[in-house]
Amino acid sequence: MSVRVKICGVTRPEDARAAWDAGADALGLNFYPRSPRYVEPAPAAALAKTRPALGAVVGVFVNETPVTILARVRECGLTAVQLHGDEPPEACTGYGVPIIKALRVRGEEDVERARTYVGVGDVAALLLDGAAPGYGGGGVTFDWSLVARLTDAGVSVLVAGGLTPGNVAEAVRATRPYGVDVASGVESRPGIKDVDAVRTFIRAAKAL
Ligand SMILES: O=C(O)c1ccccc1N[C@@H]1O[C@H](COP(=O)(O)O)[C@@H](O)[C@H]1O
Repeated sequence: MSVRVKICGVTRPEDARAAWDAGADALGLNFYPRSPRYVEPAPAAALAKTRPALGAVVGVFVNETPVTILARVRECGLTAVQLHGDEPPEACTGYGVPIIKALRVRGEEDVERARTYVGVGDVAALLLDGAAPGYGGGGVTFDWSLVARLTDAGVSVLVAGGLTPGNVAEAVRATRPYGVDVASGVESRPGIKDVDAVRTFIRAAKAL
């Protein structure tokens, strides 16, 4: 099966529809207020309604309260939650949907830390991101050879961080992940997707 692709930080319905049409498996809606890709709940619910029958809509949160996360899951019809902050393993449960736990990778120790989330609560996948300043969306890659350290852990891995139409095929070849995720690498400016780049990214990711 080809790799799954998540297009993250969509803010406009036309970008959402273009991403689905291009073959995206999931869209990410960003609920971190400090992100340039932040969406308010009402427009987020409208974006989520563009979801095709088999598509996933993932809410991205950074150190958010459980009450707020649960509210967004319900009012926006999220099908998964991505915890992209400093959430400990015990925080990875309780939303009634699968959880993607994101970790920023600087070196081996971060991959070892990622292992502490395997099989915990509702964690269904780990997302490995580069370690840009801030919490995410920084366009920074990490050492993809480190992904192999999770091969025996029996967990689905999403590779993210600094992916672009130009390097995603190499990332997939190098890591053989469950999926890839991109925010800044397919934009004309933060929050505004470049539809041609989205199409090229998805084609390149799924070509292998
Ligand atoms: O995109 C953001 O602004 C963002 C903010 C806070 C947490 C996560 C965020 N996005 C996630 O960051 C990674 C990598 O993004 P990029 O492709 O390097 O720009 C991606 O997984 C997004 O889901």
